Amino acid sequence: MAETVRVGVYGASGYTGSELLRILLRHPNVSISALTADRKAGQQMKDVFPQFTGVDLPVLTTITEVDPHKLDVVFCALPHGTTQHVVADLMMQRPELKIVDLSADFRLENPEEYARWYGHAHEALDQQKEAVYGLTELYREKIKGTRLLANPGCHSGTSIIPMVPLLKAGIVDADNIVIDSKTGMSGAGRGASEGMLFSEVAEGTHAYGVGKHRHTSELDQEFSKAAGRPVFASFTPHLLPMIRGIYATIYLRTLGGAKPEDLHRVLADAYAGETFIQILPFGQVPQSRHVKGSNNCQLGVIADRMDGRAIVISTTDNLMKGASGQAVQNFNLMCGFDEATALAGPALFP
Ligand SMILES: NC(=O)C1=CN([C@@H]2O[C@H](COP(=O)(O)OP(=O)(O)OC[C@H]3O[C@@H](n4cnc5c(N)ncnc54)[C@H](OP(=O)(O)O)[C@@H]3O)[C@@H](O)[C@H]2O)C=CC1
Ligand SMILES: CC(=O)N[C@@H](CCC(=O)OP(=O)(O)O)C(=O)O
Repeated sequence: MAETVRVGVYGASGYTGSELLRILLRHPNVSISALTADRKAGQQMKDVFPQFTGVDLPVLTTITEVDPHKLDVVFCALPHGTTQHVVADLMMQRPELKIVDLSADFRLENPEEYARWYGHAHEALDQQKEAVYGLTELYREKIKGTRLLANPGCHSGTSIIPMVPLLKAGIVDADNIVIDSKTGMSGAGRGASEGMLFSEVAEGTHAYGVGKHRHTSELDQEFSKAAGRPVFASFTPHLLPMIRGIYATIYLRTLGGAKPEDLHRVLADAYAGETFIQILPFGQVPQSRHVKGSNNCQLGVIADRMDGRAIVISTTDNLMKGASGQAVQNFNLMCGFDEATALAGPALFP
C-alpha cells in the first residue's frame, strides 16, 4: 500500500473514534481525510473534544457527505446494527477499500448465533462471510489479507487472550471456566443514559447482562475453536466507577495434574516475542492502572489454595487493546506497516 494512507474515521465524535484519532495523529503514514458524526455533524472536532484544539482536522460531516473514493481505509466506530448497512454500502461503492470495524456486527461467524444474541437477523451476510476476527496475536496471517476486519469486544478480547493458548494446550478444564470481568464506564460510549450518571455509578458496583451478555457469544466462538469442541464458559461483567479498563479474573480447574506454574509457562511460550502481551512473573497480580492508555494486555497467573485450581487475571484498557489500539494494530498489518506503529509504549501511570 501507498506510503501515505487516506483514512476516514466514521464515528469520530464518540469515545473510540476520538481515541482512534489520538493514536492516528502519531502515525507517520496516515492522512486523516474524513471524520463523521451523527448529531454532531457540522461541528469541529475541537468543539466536540477540546483535546484536539490546535490540531488541523477535517470538519465532522455525515457519512453520506463523504466520498469513499477519496479514502483508502475506513475505521467504523459506529453503533451495532447501523454499522452493517454502512459497511455493505461502502464495500459495494468501493471494493478496494479496507475497513476496520469496531462494532460487533461482523464478529460472529455463524449468522444464527448473531441473530440469537443480537435479537435480529444479520442484514449484510455476504460481507459477514469475508470478515476476519481481529485479535491480532491469534489471527495475524488472515488479518494481513482481509479487507474487512471485525475488531473484538473489550470484555471478550481481554479473556480470549489468556484462554486460547490454555485451551489449545488442553491444560485446563474447558467445562469449568468462570470469568468475572470488570469494566470502566467509557465502555458504554459517550451517549448519555440514566444508568451512566455519576450518581448512579459512583460509590458502588453492579453486575450487568448477567447470564446473557452478548460478549459471551464471542467467548463461545473462540474458546470452542481453541478447544476443538463446544465450550460454554460462565461470564459475568461488572461496572466499576472508573473511566478506563477491563479487568478479568478467571477461575480455572487444571487437568492432568498440571500446576498453576504450568499455565504460566504455556502463556509465556505462546506470547514470547509479542509486543503487547505482557506476562507478569508467576504470582504477580496485574492492575488495570498499569495498562491504562497503552495497547498492552497484562496477564498474571496465581495459585489458588487447592491443588488443581488456578486464577488467571487479564487486564487491558477498553479503549486501547479493547478497541482503538487493537484496531490500529490490525490496520497496520492490513496496510503492511510495522504492527506497533503509533502504538508501542507503557501506560499512563500514576
Ligand atoms: N467504548 C468502548 O470501550 C468500546 C466500544 N466498542 C464499539 O465501538 C463502537 C463505537 O463505540 P463508542 O465510541 O463507545 O460509542 P459512542 O457512543 O461514544 O460513539 C458513537 C459514534 O457513532 C455516531 N453515531 C451514532 N449513531 C449513528 C448513526 N445512526 N449514524 C451514523 N453515526 C452514528 C455518533 O455520532 P454523534 O456523537 O454525533 O451522535 C458517534 O460518533 C460501538 O459499536 C461499540 O460497541 C468496542 C469496544 C470497546
Ligand atoms: C460498560 C459497557 O456498557 N460496556 C459495553 C462493552 C463495549 C464493548 O466492548 O464492546 P461492544 O459494544 O463493541 O461489543 C457493554 O458491556 O456492552
